[in-house]
Amino acid sequence: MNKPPTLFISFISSVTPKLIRYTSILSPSIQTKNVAVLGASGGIGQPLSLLLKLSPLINNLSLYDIQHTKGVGVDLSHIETQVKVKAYVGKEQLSDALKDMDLVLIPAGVPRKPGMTRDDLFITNATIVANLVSACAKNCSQAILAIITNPINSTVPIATEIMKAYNVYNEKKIIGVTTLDVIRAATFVAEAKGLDSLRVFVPVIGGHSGNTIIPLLSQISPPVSFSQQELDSLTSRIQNAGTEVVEAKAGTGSATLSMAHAGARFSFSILDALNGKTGIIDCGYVASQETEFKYFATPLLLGRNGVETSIGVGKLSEYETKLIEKAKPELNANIQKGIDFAKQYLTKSR
Ligand SMILES: NC(=O)C1=CN([C@@H]2O[C@H](COP(=O)(O)OP(=O)(O)OC[C@H]3O[C@@H](n4cnc5c(N)ncnc54)[C@H](O)[C@@H]3O)[C@@H](O)[C@H]2O)C=CC1
Ligand SMILES: O=C([O-])CC(=O)C(=O)O
Repeated sequence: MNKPPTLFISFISSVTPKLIRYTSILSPSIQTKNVAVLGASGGIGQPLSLLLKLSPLINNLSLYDIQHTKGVGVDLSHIETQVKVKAYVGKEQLSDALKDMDLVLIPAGVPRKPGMTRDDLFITNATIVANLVSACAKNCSQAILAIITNPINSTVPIATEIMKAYNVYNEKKIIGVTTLDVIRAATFVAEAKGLDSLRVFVPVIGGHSGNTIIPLLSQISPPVSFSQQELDSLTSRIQNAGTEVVEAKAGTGSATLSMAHAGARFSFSILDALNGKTGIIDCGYVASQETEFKYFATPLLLGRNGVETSIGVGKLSEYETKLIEKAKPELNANIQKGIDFAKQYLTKSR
C-alpha cells in the first residue's frame, strides 16, 4: 500500500476568505528561506519553532537562546520534514545563528505575571532586544526583523534606532508582530455572532497594549453589525485578552501557544510575500508615515522586500476615532520611551 504523502501545514492569510491549508507537495516555484528564532527555548520559541519546522517554505531554521537550544534542536531535528535545524546557545554563537537569515523572529525576553503591564517588562526586555538587534545589524542587515518581545510599542522603536545607528535601517523590514490581536478579534467576533472564525477578518490597529489595541469592528470582512453593548464588550475583551491569559496562567507566564500560532501565521505571510505571491495582507506595528503617530499598527501589504505599503486605517467610526484619542497618550509615551532608551544604549555601547 502506498504511504500517504506527508502533510505540511501552511496558512494562507488574506483578507477574505481566510483558510488554513494543508499541502502535500512543495511547488517548484517556491524558493525556501532561512529563518531564525531568537529566544527559541522559551514558551513561545519552542512551539513557534515546531510550526516553522513543518513549513515547506523554510530551508534552514536557526534556533538561538541563552539556554537549552541544543535539546530543542535535537528534538525538532527528528521530525521528518525538509527543514534543516541548527541550534546555537550563548552570546558567542549569536553571529553564526544569524548568518544568511532572511527572516528573524524575536520572542526573547521575560513575560508578564498577574498585576504587571507590558510596560513593566521594559526594564528587562529593552536591553535584550537592543543587544539582539545590534547583532542582526552586524550579521544579517537585509533580513526582515519580526519583533514579538514586549512591550512591542517600545521595542520596535528601539530596533529601528539601532538599525539606523548602524546605517542599515530599512523601514520595510522591521515589524512588530500584532497578529495575535487579529486572531483574537476574529475568534471573539465569530463566537459572539455564530460565524466561521476562519472567514472573519477584523483589522486591528494602534499598538499592542490595553487601550492602544484598537479593533476596527466597523470594518470587519464580511460586514457584521453590533449593538453598542456588543461593541463595548468585544472591544474590551480584545484589548484585555493578553491579561485574560496572564491571569489564567496565574504566574506561570503569558500567551505562548496562541502566540506561536500567530507568529507562524505571520511568518508564512512574510515568506509567501518574499516568494513573490501577491495580495498578501497582514496587520503589523511599523514606522508610520500616514498617521500622526511615529509607529502604528495597520493592515500592511507585504511584498518581495517586506512591507510594500500600509493599507491605512480606512474610514473610522466615531467610536473608533474616540478609541484612538484615548490611546494617544500611552502610545506616544511608549514610543518616546523606546527612542530615548535606544539613544542612551547607543551612547553607552560606543
Ligand atoms: N507580540 C505579542 O503578541 C506577544 C508577545 N509576547 C512576549 O514574548 C516574550 C517571550 O514570551 P515567552 O516565550 O512566554 O517567555 P519565556 O520566558 O517562556 O521565554 C523567553 C526566552 O527568551 C530567552 N532569552 C532571554 N534573554 C535572551 C537573550 N538575551 N537572547 C536570547 N534569548 C533570551 C529565555 O532564555 C527564554 O528561553 C515576552 O516579552 C512576552 O511578553 C507574548 C505573547 C504575545
Ligand atoms: O499579555 C501579554 O503580556 C502577552 C501579550 O502580549 C499578549 O498575549 O497579547
